[in-house]
Amino acid sequence: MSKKILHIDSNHPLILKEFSLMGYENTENYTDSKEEIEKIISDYEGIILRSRFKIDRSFLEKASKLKFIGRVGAGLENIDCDFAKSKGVVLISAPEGNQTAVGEHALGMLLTLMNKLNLADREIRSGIWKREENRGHEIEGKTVGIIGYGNMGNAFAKRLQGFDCNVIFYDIKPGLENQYAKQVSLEELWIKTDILSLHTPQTSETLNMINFKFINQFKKPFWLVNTARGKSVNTSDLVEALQSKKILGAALDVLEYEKSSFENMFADDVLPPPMQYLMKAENVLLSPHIAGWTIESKEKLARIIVEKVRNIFHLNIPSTIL
Ligand SMILES: O=C(O)[C@H](O)COP(=O)(O)O
Repeated sequence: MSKKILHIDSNHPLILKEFSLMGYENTENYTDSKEEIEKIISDYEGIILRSRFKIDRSFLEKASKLKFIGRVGAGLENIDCDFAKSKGVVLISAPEGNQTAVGEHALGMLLTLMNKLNLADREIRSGIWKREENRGHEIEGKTVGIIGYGNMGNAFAKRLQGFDCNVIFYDIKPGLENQYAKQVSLEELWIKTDILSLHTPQTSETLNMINFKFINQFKKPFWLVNTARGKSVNTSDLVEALQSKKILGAALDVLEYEKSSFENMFADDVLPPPMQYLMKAENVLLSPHIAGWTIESKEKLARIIVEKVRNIFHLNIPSTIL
């Protein structure tokens, strides 16, 4: 009898092809109804998903045959990982699959922000030709401070080689220093940073991390890049720091309030005031949570999930990473 996998999000087609070559029976169900998925999950050994649904305790209690969860992406905040592990369910994610995309996107946003390219482009299209006002800043000679030095932080630091800047990072885990960046204390990061880039997962420690108190620890005004998680930044405090020029500009791929929170996020009466400010501010660059979403990463993510399932369940090679 073939093993059954339930796919609840659409991914690169190779994922279906490769799993069926391994002898799995694939079911695709991309419904918006979590209840519908909960009703059928007890039939499946594997579930393949992204971040749409919360895989919480009550969901996992219904998943009586579940052996693995394949998260086609990096973040695991939608999954009750501790409970899954206690049930013997193997968690498989693929941060290696979108680290290049995130590293390149963070760098692209930083260069765009520091050189005011988004603003200059908008101006030219409306017939405005400003040169002096659109003088940019260089990365050369600046100190880039990274918080979170996993796959994404590393990918960003690697891409900064060649810019002749100083790259430092803070991470709660010791011993992560490598050829791309120097590990420092938070205090040293606060003193030296000119450009702050966040690469932390969403956890209770990183929730609301960039708030008024934290921002005021920095000794110099700085640019902020966030391609990690929106809820790590307190939007009201960010707005205040932008207004007081403590933060020189912000490039945000992720927002505290993302589209999923609103019927129509472009209507002013729906958005909270700090978000309305960000939407209009000239020194703010926004993208819709696409840092990890390239054509290439879509394929890499799918391939990595398949490889990990093959290693763990078919070749008995223990997985070193989730
Ligand atoms: O965690 C990730 O990999 C990214 O945030 C993208 O996740 P998504 O594809 O589930 O939106």
